[in-house]
Parts: sequence; structure tokens; C-alpha cells
Amino acid sequence: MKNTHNRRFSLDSLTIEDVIDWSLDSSSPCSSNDGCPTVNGHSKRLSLVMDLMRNPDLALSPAYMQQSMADPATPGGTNGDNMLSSMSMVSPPFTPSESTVNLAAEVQHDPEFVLSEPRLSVSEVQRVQSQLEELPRVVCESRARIPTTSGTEMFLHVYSNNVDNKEHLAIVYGEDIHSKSLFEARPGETEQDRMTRGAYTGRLYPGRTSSVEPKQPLPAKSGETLVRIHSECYTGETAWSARCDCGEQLDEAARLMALEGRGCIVYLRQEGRGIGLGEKLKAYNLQDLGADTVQANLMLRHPADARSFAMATAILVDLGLVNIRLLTNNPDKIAAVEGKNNEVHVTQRVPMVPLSWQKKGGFSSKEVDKYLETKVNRMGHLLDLGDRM
Ligand SMILES: Nc1nc2c(ncn2[C@@H]2O[C@H](COP(=O)(O)OP(=O)(O)OP(=O)(O)O)[C@@H](O)[C@H]2O)c(=O)[nH]1
Repeated sequence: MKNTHNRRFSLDSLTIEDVIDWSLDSSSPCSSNDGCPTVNGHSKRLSLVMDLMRNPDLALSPAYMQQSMADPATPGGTNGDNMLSSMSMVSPPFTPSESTVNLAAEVQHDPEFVLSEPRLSVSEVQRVQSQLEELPRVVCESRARIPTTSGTEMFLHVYSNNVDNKEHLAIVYGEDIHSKSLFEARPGETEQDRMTRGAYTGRLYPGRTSSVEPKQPLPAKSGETLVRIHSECYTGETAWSARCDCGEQLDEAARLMALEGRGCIVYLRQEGRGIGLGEKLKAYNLQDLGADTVQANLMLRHPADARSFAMATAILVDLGLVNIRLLTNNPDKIAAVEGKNNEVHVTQRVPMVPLSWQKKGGFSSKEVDKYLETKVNRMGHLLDLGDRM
């Protein structure tokens, strides 16, 4: 194995706090406070640092080194804006920036490249992300009552936001949970418009003319709402995959909320832990070739987990769900969803134990065993493997 150490733009001696201080330092040439252009509210320099922290192996790229070391304030230095002007204005956790993808491709074609583990763990990266990320602005565009095949009804909420163009969702159990942004009056709208987009109290029925029911709306229930923050998984939820337990987790969350008569599943469109379905399928092939889920992502030049949960925090705030019981085994998700300014408070973690482990049905496969083992051993998930693996 070739030694690539001396080719690195070294973060080795820096702590995460050093990196944050450096990128936020208002006396440095490209900070957010001195008029330097910004990306998604952060200084461009900070965005570079975030790219590097998500994928530290970018530092192995000569192009990355050249560009990231270039200082716009240094005479003769490359103007960082040239590179950064090609960066997507969309938050990297949701849509990887062009520059990241291109640089990653270059690393891959570097004959001297040797795959190495990230120097910052997943939880460290997510802690930094949650400290830095501003909450996106979200608007609930519409909602509708959905009777479900289990006999329970829920209200499906569709959100837009100022960060990406995906339709993130909230699946809401309980008529008293209302979206602030949905119910806000919009200029020029009629009662019919309000009912059509779902900004009504009570139930719709043929001939109804007012968005507000004559009787008082239900008093808001206090207490801590059961919440699941779920990331899209086409394979596990729609294509019957036994490689992961995503479908089972979604069904189980819905069942528990139906039992309580109240709850919310925030459904984020960050397929494959944020890398997208096409890349996830490549990761599956690498897993069949012997890699675990973390290694497969890294081999494809993606972070082990490319997700952000700031969107979920913003949606929960919009729904007024600020004290929650969170269904998860992922400690990083708890830290991330609480938000930069503790906008949401997780009062309790409710574990998600596979149904087959509880002897309550479910399914088993050697692939899901490996998937769960990797979550526990490599990503710090809070599941007791016992003597299963
Ligand atoms: N990259 C990648 N993503 C996967 C793989 N298997 C499942 N996923 C994705 O992982 C995500 C599952 O996330 P969640 O179930 O919301 O959350 P979690 O972080 O695993 O933690 P829990 O809340 O404990 O379930 C979905 O986006 C899946 O598409 C895999 O092998 N590789």
C-alpha cells in the first residue's frame, strides 16, 4: 500500500472545534461576517470545510488541495470564487454539490489513491452539521385525510422548502395537530381554495362552504407526541427488500401511532441515507462483493451517512411538535433533530427492535443481519445484538 500521508491537506492535527472556529473566524479573509459570498447562509469557506468533513478523502485530490488552499485575499492566489461559483446553492446534505462530485471523481481516478476511513466519525460530522445548520424554511402546501388499509385515518402533509425541490412529507395522526404555515391566510384565497389545500378544521363533506367548522376546533392536546423521522427507502418500503428493515420500521411506527391516536412520521426524501437510489444499488452490489454498508458508501466516494435532519426539525416546529418521543435506535438522529438552537426537545427515545427479534413476526435474512450488525458496530446504533451475530 502506498503511503499517501504526505499528500494530504492535513486536518489531522485539528480538532473539530478548531475547524469550526477557523471557518467562522470573522478576522479570516473569507468569513461570513466580512461580506464574503455565502452558500446557503454559510460562508463559502465554511461550505468547503463542510465538504471536506463529509468526505475527508477529497483532501487526497491535488485539485482539491490547490483550490482549497487558494486564498482570495492572497495576491496571486486562485480566487476561491471561481471554484465556488460552480457549487450548487442547494445544501450539500440533500444534494451533493457539483464540485464535490467532480472532485470525488478525480480522487477515484488518481492511481495513487488509497481508500481510507473518514477521520471524523459519522456522529462527529452530524454533531458539527447540527451545530452549523440553519433550519430550512418550510411551507406546508397541502394536506388531505387518508383513510388507511389498517382502518386508521391520517392526514398527509406535503411540504416545500427553500433548500431543495423535493416533496418532504409529514404523516400526521390526530386532528388537533395543525401546520402553522398551512393555516396561514394567503392573499386573495377563497374558502373553497382553503378547503382544497387542506386548511380546514374538522372534516370535509359534500356541500361544505366554510373552512372553519361552526363548532370549536378540538383543543390542542398537550404532552409528548410520538414521532418517527424516516428516510426514504424505495427498496425496503415498496420493492419488498429484505436487505434492510426500513419497511417494517415504517409500518411499525404507523401502527404505534394509530394505537395512541396521535403521532407524526416525518418522511424525508433522502433515499439511501442521502446518496440516492442509483448509488444505493451500486452500494448493494459492493455489499454482495463483501463490503459492509459503511465501506460500500466510502468506496463510492460518499460519506457513510449523507443525511441532514434540519428539514425534520423545521417540519416539527411548523406542526407545533416541540416535545417529542422519538422512535429510533440512532443516537445521531436525536442530536441532529433537536436542532442548532434546541428548537425540538426529545424527551424520550423509543427503541425500534426488529419484530423477528421480539418474536412478533417480521422477517429475517442474512443481509438484514449484516445491515443491523453494521449499524450497531460501525454507526453506534442502540440495539442489543445479544448473541445474534
Ligand atoms: N447507502 C445505503 N443506504 C441504505 C442502505 N440500506 C438502507 N439504506 C437507507 O438508510 C435509510 C434508513 O434510515 P432510517 O431507518 O430513517 O434511520 P436510521 O438512521 O437507520 O435509524 P433508525 O431511526 O434507528 O431507523 C434509508 O434512507 C434507506 O434507503 C444501504 O445499504 N446503503
